[in-house]
Amino acid sequence: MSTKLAPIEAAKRLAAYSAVDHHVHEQHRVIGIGSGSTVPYVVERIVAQGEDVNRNRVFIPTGFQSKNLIVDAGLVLGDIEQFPEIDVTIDGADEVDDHLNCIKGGGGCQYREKVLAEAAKTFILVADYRKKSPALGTTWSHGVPLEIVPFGYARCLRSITALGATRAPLRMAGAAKAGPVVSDNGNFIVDAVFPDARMHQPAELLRDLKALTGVVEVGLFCGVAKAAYFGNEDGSVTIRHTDGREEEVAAHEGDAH
Ligand SMILES: O=C(CO)[C@H](O)[C@H](O)COP(=O)(O)O
Repeated sequence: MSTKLAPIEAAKRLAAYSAVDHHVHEQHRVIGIGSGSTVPYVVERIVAQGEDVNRNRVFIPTGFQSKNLIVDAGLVLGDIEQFPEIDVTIDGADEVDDHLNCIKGGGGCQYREKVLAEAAKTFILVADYRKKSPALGTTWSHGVPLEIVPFGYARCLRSITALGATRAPLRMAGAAKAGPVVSDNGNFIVDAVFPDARMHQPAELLRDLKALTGVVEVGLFCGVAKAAYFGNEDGSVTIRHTDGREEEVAAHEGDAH
């Protein structure tokens, strides 16, 4: 029997379980594990597939958090340099639009997340219903997370503003540490807020941001995901496909809800 969770947690678990059931098959040997608070449920469901199947697999993390998840679950840890081709990567998202463009990087891991998304034959998003949106910038108002090189950051912030950002602050660490958040790659994170007109053309905005000196990666993922799984409050899961088609599946008896 599954543990009773708060509604949002239950929705995350539903999405994660359903995505694993649909996309992590026995023959898959190299699996990418994303970051955030939904991904632990992905790992939980993969572990439930059993030791026999998992001992023949290797798991590639998107950062410090997912590395620990893999190790703590007793799964085999691998490195993207050893396994530059991944069968399937499952990751969370901060907002997903009708075409499966998404904002990622709420946890500051967008560079490694994008590497693992692009390395995967199949890249799947998992989230609760709050992340589902018609257009980027609608439900996620914190801006586009960017990873930038510390050297010359003030110059880089000006360039971001010149592209139309209304705000582009460095993400600060808060009470736990004085100063900026530093990514797993030793870089700074910027949360750049753009007007709707720019957010509604995410591929164009991504291209313009990537062209700036100092920008390592942009938390806009366009045309990468194959499907997005959203856990709903009523215990169902909405699966959104690249062509905008949506289907609803009920949670299985005794599953995540
Ligand atoms: O992109 C990410 C981290 O960089 C996360 O996947 C994203 O923030 C979603 O996290 P959560 O599952 O906690 O909502």
